[in-house]
Amino acid sequence: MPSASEFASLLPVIGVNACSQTLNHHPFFVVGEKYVRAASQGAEGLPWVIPPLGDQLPLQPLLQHLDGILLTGSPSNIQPHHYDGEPADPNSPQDIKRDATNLPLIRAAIAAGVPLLGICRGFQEMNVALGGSLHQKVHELPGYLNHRENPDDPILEQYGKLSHNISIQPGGLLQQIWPETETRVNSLHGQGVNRLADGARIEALAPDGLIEAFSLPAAPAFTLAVQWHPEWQWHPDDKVGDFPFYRAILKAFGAACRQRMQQRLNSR
Ligand SMILES: N[C@@H](CCC(=O)NCCCC(=O)O)C(=O)O
Repeated sequence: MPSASEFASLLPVIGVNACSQTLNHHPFFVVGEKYVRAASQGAEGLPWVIPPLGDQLPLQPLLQHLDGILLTGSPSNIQPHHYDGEPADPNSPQDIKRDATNLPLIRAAIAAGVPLLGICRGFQEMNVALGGSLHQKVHELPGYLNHRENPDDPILEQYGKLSHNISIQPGGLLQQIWPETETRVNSLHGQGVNRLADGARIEALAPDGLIEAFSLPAAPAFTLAVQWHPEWQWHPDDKVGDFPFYRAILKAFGAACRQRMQQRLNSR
């Protein structure tokens, strides 16, 4: 078993899932740099990119090496058949390989006690993986805000804008991380939670009542899903923005990953 000083020199291994894309007619696996940096520098872990290999990905051997998983955002949408949804808009971007990988990965990770932080599409995947459902076009629903980014805005504005308030629900994990009753977040999503998965606890709500964050209190490890993008400009030295709320989320996730690492190494 490593000594305390040896632990201090170790880094928790944090999985960051990739998406599948076709580039120059060839299939690729791709992952956004900001997610890898959020895992590496924000959560202070050793990033491990998880390829969307579907049922070819050996989940249990993988989970034995992981101390946490950061589930990334993506412009693609989860196929509605995974949650009894209406057929998708044929123009809606999909990632079948990612769906086939992440949904079983989420269930296996929770059962194995691997901490999870789901971001945007990752948030939606956690809800669907556990039996929840999604609104496919929130902006078309009466009474709901348009939660999408303005594609005409520059990227720094799309992600740097604090688009709407969230009310942080009292007594939950998110309020432990950020002891406030409300704050503001960026918003870059067209889909959202319709039916929340059984056993999930609402952690934050948008002004229109849309669920913006949830946790799984009964899960053996830290499990937080957020609809916004805390991987954006969380770093205090970022020249353009500095979002301490986002930083607090990444640090809390990182602490849970380090705790898992200690448990994993102690059990060897
Ligand atoms: N497609 C879903 C999820 C939206 C999402 O994850 N946006 C971020 C995409 C780019 C990035 O990774 O930052 C929806 O529209 O709700």
